[in-house]
Amino acid sequence: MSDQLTLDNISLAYDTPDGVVPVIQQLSLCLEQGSIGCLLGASGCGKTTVLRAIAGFEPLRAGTICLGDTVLSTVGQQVRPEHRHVGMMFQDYALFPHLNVEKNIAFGLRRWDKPRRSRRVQELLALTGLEGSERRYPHELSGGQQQRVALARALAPEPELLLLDEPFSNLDVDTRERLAFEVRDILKKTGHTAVLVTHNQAEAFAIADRIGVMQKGEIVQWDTPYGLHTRPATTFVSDFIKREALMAQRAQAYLRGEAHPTAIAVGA
Ligand SMILES: Nc1ncnc2c1ncn2[C@@H]1O[C@H](COP(=O)(O)OP(=O)(O)OP(=O)(O)O)[C@@H](O)[C@H]1O
Repeated sequence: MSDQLTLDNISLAYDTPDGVVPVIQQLSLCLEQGSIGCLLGASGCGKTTVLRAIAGFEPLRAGTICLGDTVLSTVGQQVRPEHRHVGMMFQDYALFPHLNVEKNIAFGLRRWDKPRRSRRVQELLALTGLEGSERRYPHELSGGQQQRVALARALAPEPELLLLDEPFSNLDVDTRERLAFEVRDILKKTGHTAVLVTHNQAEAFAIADRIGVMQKGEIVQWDTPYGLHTRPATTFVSDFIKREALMAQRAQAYLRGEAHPTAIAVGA
């Protein structure tokens, strides 16, 4: 399969009153067409900055970002965000509160003729299990339903790449895991290539084909979920994976009434 998304030695930095602050140093990754990649790491390691660069909101200080054969970003040159064929989905849903479900989904299709637009909206309602909710408004929906509308809206214009920034973090734990699996199924059905960023390991493992574990602006290992578990490249990766598994076990033990609450904080 061909590589759809390629980040080749990209570096990113922010201009601040104290000078230029480097955030990402020479980061590379390749994602095959139809694959779901995930950047996983602690808060502040630079996940969102990479996602924003792919979307076209952050200029590169070095390197290149390509989608298929198209160069999206290189130093001093950028395809504008609206011309990238990239869809986005965020944790806060970002739905338009004054538009019903149908109109939210159709928002990016204003230039399509009406019959084509209606067909596409019906397809997406079916794909995301939202049939019957066309006339409802965002405030009448659960968090999980709102996130499905956000996914349908992001997929509606048939983007070549979908970017998901902590899309499930506003949901309760059960909904989050269920929706992560559902979103994976939907993306596999449509064949979309996608990049997710999260600090939540369960979410990353539920949805991704490839995971990049990040530490201080670098990907320390870019591998399958199985590879990360069985062949962690560094002690940082193995500790990171083990610590999250331990935390999940402790949280479940606590919920079953078997552990003291302070035990959950250990290893955080
Ligand atoms: N506009 C900005 N100006 C200056 N520094 C910034 C800006 N945006 C982010 N940073 C800094 O860049 C670093 C990486 O931030 P980024 O948001 O990419 O991390 P993250 O891994 O996505 O974190 P989180 O999971 O908390 O969202 C952080 O140290 C952050 O403080």
